[in-house]
Amino acid sequence: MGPLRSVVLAGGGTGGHIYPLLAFADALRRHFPQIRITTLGSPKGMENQLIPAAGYDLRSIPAFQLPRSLNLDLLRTPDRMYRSAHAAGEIIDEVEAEVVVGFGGYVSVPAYLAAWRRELPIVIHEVNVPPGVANRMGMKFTKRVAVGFPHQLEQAEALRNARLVGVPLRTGITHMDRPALRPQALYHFGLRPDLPVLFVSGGSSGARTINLAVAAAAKRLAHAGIQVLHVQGGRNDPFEVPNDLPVPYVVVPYLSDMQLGYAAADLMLCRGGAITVAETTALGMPAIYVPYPFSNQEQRRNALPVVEAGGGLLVDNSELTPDWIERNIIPLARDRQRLAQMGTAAAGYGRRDGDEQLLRFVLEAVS
Ligand SMILES: CC(=O)N[C@H]1[C@@H](OP(=O)(O)OP(=O)(O)OC[C@H]2O[C@@H](n3ccc(=O)[nH]c3=O)[C@H](O)[C@@H]2O)O[C@H](CO)[C@@H](O)[C@@H]1O
Repeated sequence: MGPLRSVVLAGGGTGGHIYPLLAFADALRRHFPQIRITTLGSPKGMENQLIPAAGYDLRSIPAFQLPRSLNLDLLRTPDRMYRSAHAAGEIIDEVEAEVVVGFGGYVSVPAYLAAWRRELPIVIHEVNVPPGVANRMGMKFTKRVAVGFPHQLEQAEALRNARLVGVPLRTGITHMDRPALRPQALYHFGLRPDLPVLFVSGGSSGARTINLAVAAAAKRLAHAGIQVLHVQGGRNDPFEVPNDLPVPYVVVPYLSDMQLGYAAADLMLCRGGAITVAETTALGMPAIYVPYPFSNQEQRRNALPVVEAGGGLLVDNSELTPDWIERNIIPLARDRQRLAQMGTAAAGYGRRDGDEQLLRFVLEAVS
């Protein structure tokens, strides 16, 4: 077949749906420099900041609410869904899309519906177990489903026959030489080169429990000689950190250059969002995972295989206290040998070619 000329990518809500979409868009552009890439998003999601900043065309389609569980009546009845699908269809027609690739988030549903009506190939990329509601609806319209992780094939009936491609990750992360970037990253954040750095990030929206627990442990960490680089997260309230600490504790609201954070870090404390896990493992970053407790165990499932492989630790949200941090994180952050072993184990689980593998799958769909 000839080069791909026009593709619609749908996905939105939080970073977990948007960053893989952007990484995939970059892969499309690398292979097909003339390609037209159109992204579909919702009026209020984080895509409105992230996608234009990355230089891609974002079209907003009217919002509607998806129920938390799958309900096919939704596709038959409400006007709002049809309005959204109609808007998605007009965009698909206008750009003469050859394929629709969806990454989840409720905005994907009208895109799937409109593509199905036009008999266009649809490819779904799913990173969670259980799969998100939007993608489960999409699976009514296509069998071309790609997943990010091996455990998804075993743990979700709906994903049993999916293709394992990995997660498209930004090349700034997958091609990063961490040791080479480290001095620049430390300088950028005002961190010292002689002391370990704990990198704290609760995912794209931030995590209140993690933020408060680490901030409350600030003095103990500092007196143990551990520096902290703490990303508050896009949707979280500020928190207080004492300002007379003997070593740096740097708080940033959000990192658009996440690779700088990874480059500065010796150890990460994070949630278990799928893209975060894909990134820490691709980088061989030792991590302590604190899964978000209110989402069907999906984050625990993401982190467990890495932890079982020796690439990190798992702690319940309710157990993450300043005392736990003192007992577990302080000795670990100072133990270079153990960190190196954990990093090697994490890297053994990680993959860096999710963008290329998904592209191959999409090309099969359009051929
Ligand atoms: C609470 C919840 O339901 N979270 C879900 C959400 O997480 P969330 O949206 O937090 O997504 P992930 O943790 O999977 O990924 C976060 C992404 O944001 C990036 N980042 C984060 C902070 C920052 O300052 N800068 C930055 O670039 C990370 O590098 C990563 O690429 O989507 C994931 C993927 O569907 C799911 O697995 C998670 O369960």
